[in-house]
Amino acid sequence: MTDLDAFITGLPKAELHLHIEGSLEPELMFALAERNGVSIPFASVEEVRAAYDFSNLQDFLDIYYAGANVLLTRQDFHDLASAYFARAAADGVVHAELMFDPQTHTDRGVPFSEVIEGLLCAMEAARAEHGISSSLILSFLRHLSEEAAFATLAEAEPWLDRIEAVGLDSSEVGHPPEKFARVFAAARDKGLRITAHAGEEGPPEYVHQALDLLGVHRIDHGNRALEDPALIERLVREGMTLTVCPLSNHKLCVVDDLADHPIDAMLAHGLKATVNSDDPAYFGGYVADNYRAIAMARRLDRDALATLARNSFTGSFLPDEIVAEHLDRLDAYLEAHR
Ligand SMILES: Nc1ncnc2[nH]cnc12
Ligand SMILES: [Zn+2]
Repeated sequence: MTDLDAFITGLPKAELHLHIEGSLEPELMFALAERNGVSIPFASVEEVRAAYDFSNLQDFLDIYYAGANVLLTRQDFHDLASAYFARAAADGVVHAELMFDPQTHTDRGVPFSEVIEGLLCAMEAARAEHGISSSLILSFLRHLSEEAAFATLAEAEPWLDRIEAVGLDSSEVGHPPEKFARVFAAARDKGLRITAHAGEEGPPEYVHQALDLLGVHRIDHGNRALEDPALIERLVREGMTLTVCPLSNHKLCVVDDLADHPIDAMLAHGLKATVNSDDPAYFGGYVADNYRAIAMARRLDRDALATLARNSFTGSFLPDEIVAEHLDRLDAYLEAHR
């Protein structure tokens, strides 16, 4: 391991953009398929990995939803999240905000309770075993209707004290934030925090809508905001965190080459960019792999990496006093690794 590898691995960090369904490794997909008697359209783990060659977001989503079919019981969701937390702990993650897509499961007849209880159980264990704190972001699938999103919010009612935020994901283009303005208003009224994927494939207008119509506290991805100077200025002025996902951006052709990734341009503008893994099992790496890949591709120095880690805490949904404790520990780490 190089010095930079070790520095990145040990750097205390929060992960703010992680779809728990996207952490389903092919080995676990096969094990769950067998445990649950579900057939999957692949003969081997190698064949699954070979299928992970995407030209755009939809290409990926088709495989991601197919993979999620093996998840049926609370034990499955628990095992999925436990595997993620073990990887995250090894990558220096001390806090994780997990997105989950209930509709991917409830539409197949899996009860909401199985999904969330399995995740909550793994989250509790992660605190005890790895010292990782975590929270849940219920993400609505934007290719489905407003009515379906409202029904999902209603289903979540008994667990609202254990859900931190709502999000918006899936096929972006053609499903603008405005489609969900009323659902997000209802979620805000229930005291939930708000985030949304915007500007991954969709135009800057979708980022404007996420700010104006959804009242987001942060933006997931946000790459295409860079096409709109007034929007950049606004995001900087409002201190809006962007949860950027370098390996995802490369795999989904949001950038042609990681060497062209705008992460350092974002920081130079004063945007509060963070680095995250999105769907690590599908995009070839967990959060430290994302830091390493982008550090190499854009020649980021330790100060830039420290800024990205700092932004991960300030952009989290943690209470201010806990954020301050994380920042103190980060500063102590940086002091010890000059
Ligand atoms: N990168 C992504 N964009 C939109 N929806 C997603 N669901 C899982 N990963 C996603
Ligand atoms: Zn995402």
